[in-house]
Amino acid sequence: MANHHSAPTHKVIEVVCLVAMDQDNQILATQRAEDKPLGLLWEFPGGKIDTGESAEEALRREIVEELGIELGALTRLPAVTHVYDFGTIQLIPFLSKVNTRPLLGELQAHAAARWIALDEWDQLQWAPADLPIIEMLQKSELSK
Ligand SMILES: Nc1nc2c([nH]c(=O)n2[C@@H]2O[C@H](COP(=O)(O)OP(=O)(O)OP(=O)(O)O)[C@@H](O)[C@H]2O)c(=O)[nH]1
Repeated sequence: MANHHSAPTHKVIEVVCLVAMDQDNQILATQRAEDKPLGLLWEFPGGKIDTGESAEEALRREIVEELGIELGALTRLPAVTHVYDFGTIQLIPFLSKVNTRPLLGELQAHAAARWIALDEWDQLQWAPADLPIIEMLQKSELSK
């Protein structure tokens, strides 16, 4: 019998990302470097979980590497799974609410960074996996 729900044969890549939100509910968006997969699309900063790391450890490491900042308290949000032609990713967002925007170091992995209002998300071209996260944030009490 045909199984229309069979799992992808390739491994799911676990990726963590940061939703930094300031007091005005603006969020930090970063633009992927041109030479990377999904180059120049906007995303939440973060990256793949390394072997032996927890999701939160991975995110704290990535954010120091990419933006030069140490994160405070983090709230894990529901993950989204997205199938790209190069593989399937599980994207695990963490929320960091900040009273003042952190001063970013020199960007190590991105072409640009911007704070944007949630209702202005469509001014940027996002990595497709991020759209359900943005939708969730817009519906959520987090942004009220
Ligand atoms: N960091 C991050 N990656 C995302 C997001 N959305 C999304 O589809 N991805 C995808 O998740 C994968 C992990 O991305 P990455 O390139 O940032 O991971 P990394 O820093 O560990 O990469 P590396 O393998 O170049 O060292 C990429 O395929 C990327 O396109 C997002 O919001 N943040």
